[in-house]
This record gives sequence, C-alpha cells and structure tokens, in this order.
Amino acid sequence: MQFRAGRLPGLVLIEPRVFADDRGFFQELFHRGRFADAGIDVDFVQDNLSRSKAGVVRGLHYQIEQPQGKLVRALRGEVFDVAVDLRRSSPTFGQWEGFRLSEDNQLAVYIPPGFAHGFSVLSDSADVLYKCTALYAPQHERTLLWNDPTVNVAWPHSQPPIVSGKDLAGLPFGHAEMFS
Ligand SMILES: Cc1cn([C@H]2C[C@H](O)[C@@H](COP(=O)(O)OP(=O)(O)O[C@H]3O[C@H](C)C(=O)[C@H](O)[C@H]3O)O2)c(=O)[nH]c1=O
Repeated sequence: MQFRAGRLPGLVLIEPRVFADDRGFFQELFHRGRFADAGIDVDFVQDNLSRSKAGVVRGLHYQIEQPQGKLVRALRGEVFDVAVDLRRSSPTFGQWEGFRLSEDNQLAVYIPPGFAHGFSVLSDSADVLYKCTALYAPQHERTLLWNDPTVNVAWPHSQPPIVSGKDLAGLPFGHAEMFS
C-alpha cells in the first residue's frame, strides 16, 4: 500500500498492494494502522456506493457542519474525481485537484474534511465506493456549482454532463459557505 501526497494539502493518493494469482486478486482497501502511519488517522463511520452512467457529474458536495473526510475509489469503470479546497486558512483555498480513479488502476484518494467533492464519469458506467468519517447530515449539506468559473475545474467530458437538479442549483464560489 503506497501513499502519495496530492498537490493540495491533505489530499492523499493511495495505491493498494494487489495480490494477484490464478484465481483473481486480493487487496486491502483500508488498514487503520497503515493509514495512521501515513498521516490519515481517522475512523470511518459510513460507506457509500453510487452507480452512475456515462456523462454524469455528481457534486460538488460538502457538509458545512459535521464535515466528512472521504476515501474514494472506483470499483467499476472510471471517474475523474475532484476535490476543491474550501478552507479559507489553506494556502490553496479555492483550488481544485483531480484524479483518474478506475477499476483498472485501483487507485483511491483520501479527501479530508474541508473540501467539496465530486466526480465525472468517464466510462459507460461507474460504481464509486467511498468511506466517510462523519455520518450523512442533509441539513448541513451544501453544493458548490460544478462548473463555477472561479474554481474552473477542467472536467474531461466533451458533452454537456448529466447533472441532478440539486447540483444544477449549486452556489457559485463567491456565495458558497466556506470553512475557516
Ligand atoms: C449522500 C447521501 C445521500 N442519501 C440519499 C439522499 C437522496 O435521496 C439520494 C441521492 O442523494 P444525492 O443526490 O445527494 O447523491 P449524490 O449526488 O451521489 O451525492 C454524493 O455526491 C458526492 C460525490 C459526494 O461526495 C457526497 O457523498 C454526496 O453528496 O440518496 C443518503 O441516504 N445518504 C447519503 O449519505
């Protein structure tokens, strides 16, 4: 299990050790001690799984209270996974970073509390599994507009994406609630 720091402080890309044999493969998805040794000293309390078809963008979401750290991977398919730094105190406040996560590369990304999270589906379909460090609290959920021109995420899709009504109503960066 290899850990590599992302460009934005707190983001960590995790490459699992895959044990392949003539049956298939085995890998550990999370290991409390190894993650703590890598600086990700967290307990996960909720696992989420979403399936999305080609061209979908989900996000950019965050909980302004009870913020969630997320360990994100694509079990099937491929996504462009995006984290936006909403921590006013951060030197990279307002900046985004994206990671291609796929069934093939088996990479995972840890996104700490303080970021908005979303992804764009690059394959025909994608199953995204992610562990959260805080429970879902819809009353605290906020949406940053997925294509906000200030943040200016370079989404890799060519066609206009399929976006939920909630996400289409996301707030622009200048109006969104931020973390201290
Ligand atoms: C997030 C969540 C949703 N729900 C229910 C609420 C809705 O009835 C339904 C779909 O929810 P939503 O449209 O918010 O799902 P996504 O657009 O995939 O939201 C997620 O998208 C981005 C990528 C994230 O990082 C967040 O985890 C999460 O906000 O599931 C629950 O019951 N529990 C939950 O934890």
